Amino acid sequence: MTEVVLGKNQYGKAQNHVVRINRDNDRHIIRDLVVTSQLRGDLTEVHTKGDNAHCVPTDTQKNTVFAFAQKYDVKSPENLILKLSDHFTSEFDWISGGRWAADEYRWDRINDNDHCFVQNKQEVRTSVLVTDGDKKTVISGFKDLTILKSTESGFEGYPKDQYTTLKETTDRIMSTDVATRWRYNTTDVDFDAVYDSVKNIILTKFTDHYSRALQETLYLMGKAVIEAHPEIDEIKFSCPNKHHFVYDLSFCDLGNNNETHYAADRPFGLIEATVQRKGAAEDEHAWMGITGFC
Ligand SMILES: O=c1[nH]c(=O)c2[nH]c(=O)[nH]c2[nH]1
Repeated sequence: MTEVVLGKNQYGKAQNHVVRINRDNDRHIIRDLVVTSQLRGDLTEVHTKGDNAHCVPTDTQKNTVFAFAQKYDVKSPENLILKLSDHFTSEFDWISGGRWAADEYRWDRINDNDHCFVQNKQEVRTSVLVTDGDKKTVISGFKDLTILKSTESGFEGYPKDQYTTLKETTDRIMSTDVATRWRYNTTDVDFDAVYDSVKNIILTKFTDHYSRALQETLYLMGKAVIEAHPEIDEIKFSCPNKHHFVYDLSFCDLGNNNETHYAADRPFGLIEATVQRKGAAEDEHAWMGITGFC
């Protein structure tokens, strides 16, 4: 007789798109979030017996997301998901934890107008909270921050074999779409302020050195973040190396001194790395559910 048991599980409503306008003053504030709520706990009989007594509907989870955005405002994505976690784990005894994620789409004011905005395509802010009993782990980050340096980047000294055609260079374009996530070791954080600081450190680091490889630049970015922020133990990056090839224009007798490039969309290098505070505890459980490297 084959025995079967239920393994790890979680469930909820994905991608609730909440646009919250704070109208406390004439100068409105917009926060635009896509929030996923998933519950974990004693849910065995929901799966194995068709007994829904413990099955807080995904519809209720959706309503709670919108209700909390209204009730508590959106101080930061992390504050909202921390509130959701506290609510579900205290309201329902059999819910011992869960996973909540909020991606934030950013808006800029049009001409400093009080209530008209243009979507800022710079980056999408991400946040994930994993609750396990009393332990709460917040992982924040962003994706799709496209940056480029038109010099101060090279690639040399790599091994060569019969398949190597790449020429060494000390002057090339380096460009990437930064995706990064960092793990906090506390929830006692001014999340908006740290977010702005981490983004600023990453951007500033990108500008301040000659890059010998994208790997070196990612490591320097991560190191600077960990050094500046004791509340962060770990940061991960997943960054495409978006190749820009100097276009050979000799066919029409034109020179090209690293000026005109062909920007290839694929294939691209994919450089991924974690930078950690030495000696800090790892937390594999918190990273579970994040698709891809980060
Ligand atoms: O910054 C780089 N890292 C690499 O690993 C690599 N490989 C490659 O072909 N070009 C580059 N550039």
